[in-house]
Amino acid sequence: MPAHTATAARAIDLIKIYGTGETAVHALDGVNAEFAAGEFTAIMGPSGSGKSTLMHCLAGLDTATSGAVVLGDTDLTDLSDKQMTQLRRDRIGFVFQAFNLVPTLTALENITLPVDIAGRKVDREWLDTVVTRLGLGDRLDHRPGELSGGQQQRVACARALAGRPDIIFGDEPTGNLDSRSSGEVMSILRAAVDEFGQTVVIVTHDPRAASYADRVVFLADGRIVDEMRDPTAESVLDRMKQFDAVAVPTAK
Ligand SMILES: Nc1ncnc2c1ncn2[C@@H]1O[C@H](COP(=O)(O)OP(=O)(O)OP(=O)(O)O)[C@@H](O)[C@H]1O
Repeated sequence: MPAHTATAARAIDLIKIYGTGETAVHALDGVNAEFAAGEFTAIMGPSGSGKSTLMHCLAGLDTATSGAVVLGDTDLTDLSDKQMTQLRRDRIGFVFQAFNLVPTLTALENITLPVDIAGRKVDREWLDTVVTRLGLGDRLDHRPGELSGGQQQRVACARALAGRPDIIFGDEPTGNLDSRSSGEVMSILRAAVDEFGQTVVIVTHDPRAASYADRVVFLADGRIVDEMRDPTAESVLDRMKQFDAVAVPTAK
């Protein structure tokens, strides 16, 4: 069995402040976190707790005010804009809430687009494996508008997997889906970890979605306040209720 000790991504003393002076918002207030390779992590927390900010910093879509993000052995702080673009293209896969597929391209063209843009050759065997595993074989000629939301998100998962990235980030990947399609998409991300050895980190509000992860990291007010291994929907929901209970007395 492969060792799960390698770290795919690391946040070190990460601080992100939006704005200045009186109106400054401390979106991340000193986050330290490690995401092990070959593991599936869900980031949860109340609205405004900094989940998206953390994910965007980890994925090189945003830069922190201070602290560092290290992907594998690469410190993102050291990279130029051009190197950052390359890193995102070559080493990171994304699955967004709004699918973000190109409407004029077929499912297959969408899936291979990042690899095509990178000027790399599509690994047909790997592509067949992914497409078959995701049940998209008979949908490859369809445009996104001809697919259901769940099918579109499966195409987005295939696109994220096609380039065999070091890490896949999902920002509310089930946020626009009904519970059945959510289950399908989460099963796919789970399989990406179990069968393909992928590393997956998602942000989610949904305890059922989080229950597919190996680990849940809880954020509140820009800090990591708790984490849970082998979560169930019930245990995650319980933990979230505790946060709400703590938050209520301080709310004005
Ligand atoms: N571009 C921005 N400019 C100013 N403040 C911002 C900006 N982006 C986020 N914030 C603030 O930073 C804090 C954290 O936001 P973030 O979107 O990371 O939270 P979140 O946990 O993902 O929230 P949600 O669950 O509602 O998506 C919030 O107070 C938010 O208002």
